[in-house]
Amino acid sequence: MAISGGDLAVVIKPEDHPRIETSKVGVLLVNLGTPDGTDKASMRRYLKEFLSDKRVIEWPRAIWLPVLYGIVLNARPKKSGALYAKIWNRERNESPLRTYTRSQGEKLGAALASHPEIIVDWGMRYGQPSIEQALERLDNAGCKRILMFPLYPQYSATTTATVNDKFFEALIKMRYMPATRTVPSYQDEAVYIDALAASIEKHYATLDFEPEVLIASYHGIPQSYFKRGDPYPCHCWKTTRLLRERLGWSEDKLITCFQSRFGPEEWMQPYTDKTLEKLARDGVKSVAVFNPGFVSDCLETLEEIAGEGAEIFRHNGGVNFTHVPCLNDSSEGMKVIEELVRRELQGWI
Ligand SMILES: C=CC1=C(C)c2cc3[nH]c(cc4nc(cc5[nH]c(cc1n2)c(C)c5CCC(=O)O)C(CCC(=O)O)=C4C)c(C)c3C=C
Ligand SMILES: [Fe+2]
Ligand SMILES: [Fe+2]
Repeated sequence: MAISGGDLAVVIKPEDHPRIETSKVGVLLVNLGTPDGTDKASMRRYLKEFLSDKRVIEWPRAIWLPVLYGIVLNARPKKSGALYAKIWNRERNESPLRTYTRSQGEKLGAALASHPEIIVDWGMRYGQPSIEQALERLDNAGCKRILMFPLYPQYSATTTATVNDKFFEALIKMRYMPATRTVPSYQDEAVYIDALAASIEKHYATLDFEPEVLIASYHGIPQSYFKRGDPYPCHCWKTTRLLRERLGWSEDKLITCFQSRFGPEEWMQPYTDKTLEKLARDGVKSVAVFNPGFVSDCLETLEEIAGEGAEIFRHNGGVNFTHVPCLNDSSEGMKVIEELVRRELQGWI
């Protein structure tokens, strides 16, 4: 092709720009993030990036930054590092969230192997591998179309939107930008509700007791975020309702709670820890907790629920506690990811 303009006459041969000629399609899975290690320096680096995000902490900077640098980043790295150490994947020297996200990427790649034009990669909103690094790999591989999947079933500005922000921020720096799509939240998709139901039924079949109550425990957000328009709690309530209908259970057998409070504000309620305490005190002896909002088991499910939650329940008189694992890279979980990806890729493959 010859381009001429004024004294400029350039000849571009296709082999000079191989990326122009490819029709590769990238699929990028993104989850929240992970520290590189449980040591204080790694934890501080991770928490600093995470808690500097204006989508996560909406307080005015003039108030928040002195608190972040003066208090949180001094006290929390050691405390959080000790919690991460309890759940760390020592074989791979990484957090479970990174292990599961990698596996989801590999399994999705295998499931889409009949489409050699698709390249699957994965990254994290905070920490490594970053979205920018993953995007660079896909770009180098010649992907001129990229589907980015924020791995959160329920939309929140604190999660889905900030992943989208980071993705588009990385695109800003590209001269030859790919076409892009993002996967929407899927709180009410049949494939997701079916997968949750199947994983509960599968887990219950392994128990030697019948839980009287199942708590669907979602990560919380401050009430003020909800009041200002974040639809996240509505998405959580809808997931629980659909699951209840799918299982044919009563309102008191499957309840919604919110966990992982942070800071002094009121968060969405009822709180999971307080509910476990109350159920035990009211005489409930057997309880199950699961985390439909977490695609992969992580600190918040393995340590806060399976560890601390079990302890709270037993300490207050409860007897049987079980944590239903997240969908992770199970066949049910991969079916959800694969179906949504295939649907969003329509017209591209
Ligand atoms: C104001 C603070 C926070 C908001 C809002 C928030 C929302 C939110 N988070 C998740 C999912 C995860 N959060 C995780 C860890 C985590 N979350 C916060 C704070 C807020 N989250 C902190 C400070 C931490 C770090 C851990 C700690 O120090 O206690 C994780 C686990 C990551 C892991 O590697 O295991 C997940 C996942 C959602 C879904 C959400 C709102 C919808
Ligand atoms: Fe969080
Ligand atoms: Fe927590």
